[in-house]
Amino acid sequence: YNSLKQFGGHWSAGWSRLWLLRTQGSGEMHKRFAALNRKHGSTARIGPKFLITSDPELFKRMNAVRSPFTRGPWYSALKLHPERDNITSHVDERIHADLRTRMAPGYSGKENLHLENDVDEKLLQLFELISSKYVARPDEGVYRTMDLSRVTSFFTLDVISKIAFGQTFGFLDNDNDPFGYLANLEQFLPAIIVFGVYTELTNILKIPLLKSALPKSTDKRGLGRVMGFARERVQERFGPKPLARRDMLASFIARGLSQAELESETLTQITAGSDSTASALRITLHHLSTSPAILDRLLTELESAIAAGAISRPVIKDAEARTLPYLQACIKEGLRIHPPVSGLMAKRVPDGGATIAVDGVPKFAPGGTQVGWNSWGMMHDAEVFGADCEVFRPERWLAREGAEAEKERERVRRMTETVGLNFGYGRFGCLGRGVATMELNKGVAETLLRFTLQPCRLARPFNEKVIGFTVHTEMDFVVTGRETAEEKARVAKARREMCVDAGALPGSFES
Ligand code: HEM
Repeated sequence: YNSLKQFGGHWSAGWSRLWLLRTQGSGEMHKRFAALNRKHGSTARIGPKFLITSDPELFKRMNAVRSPFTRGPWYSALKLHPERDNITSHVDERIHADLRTRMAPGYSGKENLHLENDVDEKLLQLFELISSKYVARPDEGVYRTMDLSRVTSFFTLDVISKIAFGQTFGFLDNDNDPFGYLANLEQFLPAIIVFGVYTELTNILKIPLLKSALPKSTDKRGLGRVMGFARERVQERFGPKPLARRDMLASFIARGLSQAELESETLTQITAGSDSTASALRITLHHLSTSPAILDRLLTELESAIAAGAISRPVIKDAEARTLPYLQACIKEGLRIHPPVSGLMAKRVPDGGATIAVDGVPKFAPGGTQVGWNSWGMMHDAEVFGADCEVFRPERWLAREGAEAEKERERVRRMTETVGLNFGYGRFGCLGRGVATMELNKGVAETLLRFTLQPCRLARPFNEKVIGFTVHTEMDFVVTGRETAEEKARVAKARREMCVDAGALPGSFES
């Protein structure tokens, strides 16, 4: 209790981890942690020997390349494989750094010649699925709705399997979860939360009976089936007639990852790379399609670029998307308004302790204290993002010219650096950041150019559970094919010609 009593926090957090467990299991940990840091300062206590921070400077300090802070025991909960650790779960700094050096080139895109084409191919397949199965045509009596949370997950899952080992899982082919993966992941995330809080429990997984309950590659469904799929793809690259393809897997093999390491890493790649990106994509699409003025401005930018020949068709190039200021503003705002990753990613204070400034007041945290990350609080900090930080407003990312231009650029630079922390930082930063931004650049622009999305229930547009990642369900939209300028003129003319007088609302003064 005494070791962290100089930090504010929940009254029970000095003695017990129950509040932390309940908060993380509540489905709204993001809001509760944000409220805690708002009330008790930028770094506050969430459990015995456990703090949480929404301070970008402390976050960068802990993750920086030469920082004495290391990964805390929290990370061992991210071991998904029954036997092997993976890049996200290794607590040993040297093993992690070595793996990272060997895996980074595979993620960089330079060694994966098919990457951008693969993303385009899967995006076009997604659009084909939407057009053939989900576009509503009420005037022809075709009423349909589409669960955006499902199709965005199918898209990112197929992208990651395609770019990782050249073969898709087939989520988009089936318009379904062929392995029961998503349902199983939703069951598995709470377990990660429990093991992250009570890290000593990870030892009980060594007991054979419990070990056998963990996902394994021989399972017919769920995470285990995905493991099995990954295992088969890895096996194809070894043996007498190995399959040759220049992709991520080939890059990892070229850097000496063993068959066993690859099996564990490919599973991690799938879990780390699919849900986070899918959640960012659907949340951004949701906010854009429910903000008419913002959508109009974005579509004007995109259509002017098409007219000027600055955007490739049928799918915008990643490099082209990066030059469109309003598209970039919308994507950054989407990542900010709803951070895709809310896991604590707790770092350990070095032996000997560290002084942490809490809103300018220095406080001492003893060695061994874990410091978790409050991504929501960090992305909703009024001091960094402005007084209206709870509002979706991409304009905040556009620096104003004029007398204050220098100050403006500095404001936007600071916000851009902070929103980038969504991907972690320094020696623990996300390796898939380039892949994720490519999917977002293309996915946001091209979806909105082709379709109009209208949420079915504005009062409760979707259900959400924030449990490290975000599980969205019932994100139902009415999708209609978007009209081109010519079609719009044709429809307007047809409407004028129809001239149907349905009469005024009965009961008015006139009647
Ligand atoms: C919007 C999408 C994404 C977000 C917000 C995101 C965020 C993160 C965060 C916060 C971390 C952990 C940082 C830490 O431990 O402190 C991380 C790690 C990682 N991410 Fe992502 N990620 C995204 C997409 C992806 C994709 C698409 C892939 C794969 C293609 C990927 C692969 C990884 C890997 C391999 C790590 C582990 C890096 C390491 O331990 O050194 N991520 N990501």
